[in-house]
Amino acid sequence: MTDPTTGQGTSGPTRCGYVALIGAPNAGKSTLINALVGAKVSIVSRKVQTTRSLVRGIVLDGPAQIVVIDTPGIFAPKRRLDRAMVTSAWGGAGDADVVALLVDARKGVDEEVEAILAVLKGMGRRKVLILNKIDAVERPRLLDLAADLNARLPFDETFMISALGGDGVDRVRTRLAAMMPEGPWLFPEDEVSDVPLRMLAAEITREKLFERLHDELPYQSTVETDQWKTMKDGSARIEQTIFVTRESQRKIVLGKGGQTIRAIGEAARKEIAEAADTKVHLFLFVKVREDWIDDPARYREMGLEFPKE
Ligand SMILES: Nc1nc2c(ncn2[C@@H]2O[C@H](COP(=O)(O)OP(=O)(O)OP(=O)(O)O)[C@@H](O)[C@H]2O)c(=O)[nH]1
Repeated sequence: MTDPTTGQGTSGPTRCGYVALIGAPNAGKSTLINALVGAKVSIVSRKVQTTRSLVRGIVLDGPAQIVVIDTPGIFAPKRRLDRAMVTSAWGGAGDADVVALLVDARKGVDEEVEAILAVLKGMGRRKVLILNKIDAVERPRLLDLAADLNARLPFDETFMISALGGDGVDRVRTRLAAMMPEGPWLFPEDEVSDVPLRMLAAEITREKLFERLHDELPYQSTVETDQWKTMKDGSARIEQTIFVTRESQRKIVLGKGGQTIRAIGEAARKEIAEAADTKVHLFLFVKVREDWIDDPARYREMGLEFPKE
């Protein structure tokens, strides 16, 4: 049997494995995962450091299932939450079959990329280099960058892509599929992401919050889905809480006469309904929790380890 989309045989042994996608903030990890999976699983934003938890996209290619681990950008962690994110990112890379380094070709090699290369050197995994945003870079510069990076650390393969436009994404999918070890699939065929819908819904609301309030809100604000009830008519009644750290921030989120929160809720409701494929009634609450950044329960909710100090 031949899969019409890939031209590959779907009989024969199945393959399955993990790919850890590593890159500096804004390199385009979320965009690439979405392009590989073909469905919205990870939040894309112009704000750096929006990806807090490990979000896995499950990519199918012929007989192969590729579980992609989206990692937060690697950066010098100072605060507790930042350290938890970084530990979680590298933890995932250590278990993966292939580590894929995504580099923003526009930016080239900066301190961030150098720091990642230093850690990758000591990692006994197969490594691939993916140069992203080639739509925004001249060819010669691209080739120089590929040569420079391979001189610093020899990669098993180098790809040049535009995650946004889709150029080169199919080849990345096919090659990664071939690199996966033989074995049974870990996830059911129709599952594009193992992120529970509740968590995805919280991420969508957080995205709308950031889109609306830009720099007025520190990124410490977080969203949790408290309740998800399926009603008799099949619609979902969802309650979410937006946590902020100060009363002044709560006022900003609510807006004059509740205007801001209503607009955020409306935008989030539409997108959650699309993701859940059902009608959604969304209820948003805003709470001040000064100490959430030091509360282990909030970290567990985001799938992160709570660092001891
Ligand atoms: N021109 C161009 N822009 C891109 C491409 N891929 C991603 N971007 C843009 O780069 C920005 C960052 O993309 P994200 O996918 O959010 O980056 P990320 O690495 O997941 O970022 P964090 O989650 O913050 O770590 C967004 O504005 C994207 O639209 C590309 O191929 N070309």
